Amino acid sequence: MSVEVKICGIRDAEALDAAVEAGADLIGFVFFPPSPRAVTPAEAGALSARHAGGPVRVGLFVDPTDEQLAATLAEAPLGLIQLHGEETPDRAAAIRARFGLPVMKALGIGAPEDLAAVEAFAPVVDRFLFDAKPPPGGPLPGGNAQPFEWRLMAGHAIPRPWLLAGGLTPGNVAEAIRTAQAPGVDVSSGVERARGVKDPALIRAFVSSAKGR
Ligand SMILES: O=C(O)c1ccccc1NCC(=O)[C@H](O)[C@H](O)COP(=O)(O)O
Repeated sequence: MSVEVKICGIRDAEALDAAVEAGADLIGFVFFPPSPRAVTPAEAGALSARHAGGPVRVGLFVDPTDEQLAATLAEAPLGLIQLHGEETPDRAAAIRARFGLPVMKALGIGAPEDLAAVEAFAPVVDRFLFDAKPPPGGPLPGGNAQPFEWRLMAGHAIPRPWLLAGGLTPGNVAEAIRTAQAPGVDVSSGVERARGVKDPALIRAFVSSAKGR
């Protein structure tokens, strides 16, 4: 089966078009204002309208309130909510129930024991995203171009579809997929020409390498 690819932090039409045309399966919009990749709900809604019925639109949130989620969904149709903060299993379950959308929980992995959280979240989320832990005191909980030890994922039976993230690039993604035995991948920094600025050529190269084309 083809590896799923998510291109995260899309902010402009050129990058979105490149991702869709290259065959990305999921597109991420960052709704976290401190991020250089942040978009407003209206901007995400306008971008989304370019490719009706295209890839799954993922809204990335960090410890969102119900008010933020409701206001975002009013302007930007989303197919999946990504939770990239300190959300608990109870909070993930409440968001899933209240907004009626599938939820993907991001977990930072730095050691084998970090995978223990999967058990608590699995009953209440639809997907996982495994990322590097953010640098201590850094401004962003994700999107830091930091890889983690891919071999920590190998051989684990994760009971939900999952994406590998953290420091992936067109040059390393094929090896990362093999080493982690990942069914899907997610990228942000590795397809940027400058922080927060996506590069269509890198997006095409990434999707192509990930999907083994
Ligand atoms: O990308 C951001 O700016 C961001 C901000 C706050 C929370 C999460 C964020 N990104 C999460 C993602 O899904 C990234 O694609 C993932 O962390 C991988 O990023 P990178 O290592 O830059 O490819």
